Amino acid sequence: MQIKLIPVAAVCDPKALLGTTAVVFDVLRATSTIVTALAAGYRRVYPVAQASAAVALARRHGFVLSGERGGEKIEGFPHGNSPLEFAGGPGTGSSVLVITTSNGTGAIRRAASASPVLIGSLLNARAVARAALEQGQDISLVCAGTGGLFSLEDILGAGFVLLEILQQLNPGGGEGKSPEGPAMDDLAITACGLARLYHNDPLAGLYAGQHGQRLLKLGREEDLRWCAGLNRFDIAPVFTGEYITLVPDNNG
Ligand SMILES: O=C(O)[C@H](CS(=O)(=O)O)OP(=O)(O)O
Ligand SMILES: [Mg+2]
Repeated sequence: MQIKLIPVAAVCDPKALLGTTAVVFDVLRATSTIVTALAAGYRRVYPVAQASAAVALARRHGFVLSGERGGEKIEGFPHGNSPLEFAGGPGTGSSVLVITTSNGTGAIRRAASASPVLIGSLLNARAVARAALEQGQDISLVCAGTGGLFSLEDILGAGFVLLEILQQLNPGGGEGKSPEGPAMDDLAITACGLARLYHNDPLAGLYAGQHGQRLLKLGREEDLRWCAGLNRFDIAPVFTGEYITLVPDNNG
């Protein structure tokens, strides 16, 4: 098995993902928010790249609308991109969420040439590692990045999933000692090193990056604390090419 890490989804050639299982990371904050919403009871999440398309989709079906640009809620939208807005579940309203964000929602769509496409974060690192291994094929760790650039928190998320993969492949032994261990590219090896560095304090890892610092300045410390909750949820969401869900179906 080969594992490669794609550091910035926006410049990824979709052909590079063919025949692989993709795990997409936008730890701050899109994939953490999507994982939180599904764990809290939302049935589906539609990731939409353009804000106008998100508005149209939500209006047409009465879905819940959320969106962010530049770290702030989009004007006129009822919800932004904070996981804490969705941690309480859908309540009595629609259980379908439409979300558009600066980086993450486009990254998920860009990974659609892989099959399956899983949604990763620190919150579900163990579960998504297990689900990726179950596919029995090469794995692409697709990091959203921020504004077309490498973003530390996404590499950290990929690193935590990699540590789980190594542990699940070789539960009794040291990492990398299994003769059947995966072949990792240099970026994947680097991500493992970063995750080991912050293993006892994932929040410090989120504080370390530029985007984490930016969100702190925007008053989003509680979001960072939430997103640092390693293995809080035992779920592995799947992007069907249209929406993200825990249970793919054909029932509209
Ligand atoms: O909501 C976020 O944290 C970011 C916003 S930005 O990078 O500050 O523009 O969006 P995401 O798509 O979740 O990276
Ligand atoms: Mg991000």
